[in-house]
Amino acid sequence: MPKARLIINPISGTRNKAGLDRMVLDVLSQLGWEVEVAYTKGHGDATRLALSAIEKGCDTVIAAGGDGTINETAAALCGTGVILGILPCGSGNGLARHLGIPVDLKEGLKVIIENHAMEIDYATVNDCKFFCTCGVGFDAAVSAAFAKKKTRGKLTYIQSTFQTYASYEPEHYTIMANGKTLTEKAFLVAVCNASQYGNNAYIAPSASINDGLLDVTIIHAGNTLSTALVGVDMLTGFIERNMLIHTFRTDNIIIERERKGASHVDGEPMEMDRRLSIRCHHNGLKVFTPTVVHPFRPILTPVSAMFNDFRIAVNNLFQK
Ligand SMILES: Nc1ncnc2c1ncn2[C@@H]1O[C@H](COP(=O)(O)OP(=O)(O)OP(=O)(O)O)[C@@H](O)[C@H]1O
Repeated sequence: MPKARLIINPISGTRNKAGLDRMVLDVLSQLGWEVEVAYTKGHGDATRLALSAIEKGCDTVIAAGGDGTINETAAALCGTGVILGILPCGSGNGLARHLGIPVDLKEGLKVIIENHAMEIDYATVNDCKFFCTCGVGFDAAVSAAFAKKKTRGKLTYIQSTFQTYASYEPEHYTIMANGKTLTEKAFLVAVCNASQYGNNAYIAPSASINDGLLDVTIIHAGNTLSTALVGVDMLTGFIERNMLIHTFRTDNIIIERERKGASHVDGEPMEMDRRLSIRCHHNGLKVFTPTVVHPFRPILTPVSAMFNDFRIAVNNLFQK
């Protein structure tokens, strides 16, 4: 009989989570699963709850939250063979979206029931694990601004992005990878295991999550208009063609900046050393994924994801 722990972050995203525990328990117990539910109370709790689930002999840990909750849960599961289930309840849900896990929770639960587990890569930045993206520069500044807000969700991300953009100054970085060294002033440097930050913002649309490689996207410093156009290309899936972009793949990279400071790890802001050492760990995590995932197509994939989000937002509005 499958034994699982469901970890719910009650403050993630904007979705009402009342009844989520009951819905999951009803469906999985009917199928013979033994499931217990735990709620996070603050930062780091999901890791502690996942570690104790492993000690109790769970073969699956289901995380209901955003990328921060998924990160904390998955960090405990790497290399254990215990399978991660994802119920996307966050503000961005970058990893779930990359994996094709529906943001609709009933549909997301169906993915877990299908019992199709896949091995995916994860990465470390100075010993801190990440599964989706990590970065320095503008994206780290947006994460820090978002974390200070009293509200969560997509609209708060948009507000944080515009507010940060108004006063942001690009910095100098030295980037070492694949035997080459680049030194430049950049708007941001993103190191991506998955294709998007979340909310269908495709920073590395061609990224594969199980190729043993990280996709690095450097956005050069440009003027106000050219940088704003990068944002448009990111949302439509054409970022790789943008003139301000330099991309490459590597399994390890060192980024040095002028001083220690802000970075983000799966969207969570973090103060880090001036030198970031980032490495990919091939197939280190098992996760339930859909059996069929449609390949990424510029415009088509972002537009259909946007309509889907709108449909779910309207449904959730009526459920509240
Ligand atoms: N009960 C709680 N109260 C306050 N913070 C919590 C609680 N439980 C967990 N947290 C913290 O909430 C933060 C945000 O969670 P999470 O990233 O899952 O949601 P989100 O930011 O809304 O979504 P996304 O990361 O997809 O944008 C995490 O840093 C987590 O440690």
